[in-house]
Amino acid sequence: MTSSCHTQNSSVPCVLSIAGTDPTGGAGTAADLKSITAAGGYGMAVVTTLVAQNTHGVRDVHVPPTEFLATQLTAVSDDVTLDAVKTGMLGTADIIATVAAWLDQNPPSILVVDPVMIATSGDRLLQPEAEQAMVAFCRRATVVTPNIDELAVLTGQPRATTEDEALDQAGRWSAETGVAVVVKTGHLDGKRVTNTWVGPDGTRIAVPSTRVDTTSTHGTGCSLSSALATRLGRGDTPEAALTWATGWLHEAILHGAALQVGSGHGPVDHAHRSRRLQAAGAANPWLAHDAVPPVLEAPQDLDAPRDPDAQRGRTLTTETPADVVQTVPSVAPAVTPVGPWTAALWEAGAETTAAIGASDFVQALVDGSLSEADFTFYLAQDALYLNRYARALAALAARSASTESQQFWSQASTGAITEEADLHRTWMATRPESARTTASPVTSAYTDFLLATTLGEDRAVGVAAVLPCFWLYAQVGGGIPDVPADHPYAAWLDTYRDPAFVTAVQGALEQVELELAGASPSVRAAAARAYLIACRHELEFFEQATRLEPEAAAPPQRSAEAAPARQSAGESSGDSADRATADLAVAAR
Ligand SMILES: Nc1ncnc2c1ncn2[C@@H]1O[C@H](COP(=O)(O)OP(=O)(O)O)[C@@H](O)[C@H]1O
Ligand SMILES: Cc1ncc(COP(=O)(O)OP(=O)(O)O)c(N)n1
Repeated sequence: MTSSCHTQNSSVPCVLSIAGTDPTGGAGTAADLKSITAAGGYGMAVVTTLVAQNTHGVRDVHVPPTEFLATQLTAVSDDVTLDAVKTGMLGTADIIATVAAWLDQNPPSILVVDPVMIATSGDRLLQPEAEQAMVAFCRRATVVTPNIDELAVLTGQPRATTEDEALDQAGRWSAETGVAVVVKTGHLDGKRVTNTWVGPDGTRIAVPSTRVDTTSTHGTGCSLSSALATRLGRGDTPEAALTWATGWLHEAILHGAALQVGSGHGPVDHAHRSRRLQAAGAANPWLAHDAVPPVLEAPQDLDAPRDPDAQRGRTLTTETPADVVQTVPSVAPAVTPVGPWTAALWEAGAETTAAIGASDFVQALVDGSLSEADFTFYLAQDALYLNRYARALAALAARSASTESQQFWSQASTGAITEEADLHRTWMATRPESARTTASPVTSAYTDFLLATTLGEDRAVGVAAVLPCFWLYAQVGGGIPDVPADHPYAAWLDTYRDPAFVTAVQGALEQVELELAGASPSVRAAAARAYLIACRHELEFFEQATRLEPEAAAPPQRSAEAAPARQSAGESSGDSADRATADLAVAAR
């Protein structure tokens, strides 16, 4: 009698990894458990082989008796209902036969097979005489995740040298076996790495990502297949599951080197996403109460050395991931300050400005690898933001002390609404669902802050609060030397590099310089605080698309009775896997 390993209706799928070990934690069961956890599952592991390895390669492999493997497997299945199973290193024909026999008795609704054969280090992880047993084993899967070399063995074809060749090989094999294939181009050259779900009916779902120039790729295949199994086990469609797994792994690879684990091919940072989200959810105030002195008599007071606590208060909160804080160099302004007060503001906000430039979102926007879905979300929020920003600028126009200031803020307000209309006319018009979006918590917090400040605080405070939107966008736009014509977001980037926009930024800087020069010392301090808070709102605004969770999938369907019912008398596990594949193929369409 099996029972669920979690509460009823929980959307936490129970996922079993059947794989070898890596004592340095980058590959095998260790990587699988970290990936399953990161993907939102409850991870379990049955060990096939004990591998003495590190980031330089494999030293030795110990294979425990297969009787013990069988005992481990039944210990799990006698007690726990599984939502997905992932297999990794199986090592020998005997192990493959033992796992296959267990699967016959306990067919899972999702079986992801990573046909591990040879590690990137060149070490063999599957005995040569077991290759054909692995090829046959793959036919049981819902989906297999071979690298380019493993795909060649699987299909009996020469190693593919292009993505198209690999897709053709996978397509033919999938049509013949009824098993889906994820074609991974990590082992090919090219600026992009694409994972493509190839279904038996010819379905192709391509999920591209930018190739990261790093040696921290140990265990990427294990991690991708475990995350995929978890998202499928959770009820995601193949497209949603592969998109999530690819995006999450990309972030993990990007930040793997910062872990500094080992001196060879290091592991990926499986937990980077969860640490980033944890930092984003921290309730710490963004500024310490003494980050800005209570009065600013002169511009240098803003930059004067303060006690260490106050200095800490100006960092991006102590919970910000260490590698974000440590790798931000101070940046030269793309639009130079127009006087001592704006120069002091730039210095005071330098850390946040640098963090914006270094953020994964802005980097992906600038290099063009940002997914269309994330850009569309960002743009829809930007349109909502601009509508309210225009009102804040109009409030400043209404409160202006001179005709020149009134003209400047009125024109800026009109410009913001025109920009919003342009966004709707172009990108969003072809994506009607984005026009139905409402303001996110981040967008609302920012615009509420701007409206409250421009309407309710001293005018100088309001003027300082609206400055980052001008200045920091010019910074992002001006940070790119050239935008190639085929860049997917060229139109957006060009807007913020446009000389007319740079002139508007200079106008805003002049207004801030004027207001701060004429304000009282305590109002100047409040203005500096407002500027720094608005800089932080800008960072949050950019980053918010990287915190989007796809819509929750249906909780996995399972019950104590469900497991045996999956294999009725006489039904082969192959049939069961075919049905699961067919279900997935339907979901993919
Ligand atoms: N340098 C890289 N940059 C970005 N993504 C990568 C990189 N290397 C691997 N990946 C990701 O890891 C996945 C698995 O890597 P790959 O090297 O193709 O397989 P394996 O680890 O099984 O040999 C790829 O499909 C891709 O999503
Ligand atoms: C125990 C164990 N299983 C699998 C691998 C290979 O890992 P993989 O994810 O295919 O990535 P590389 O390390 O080969 O890049 C392993 N090393 N150990």
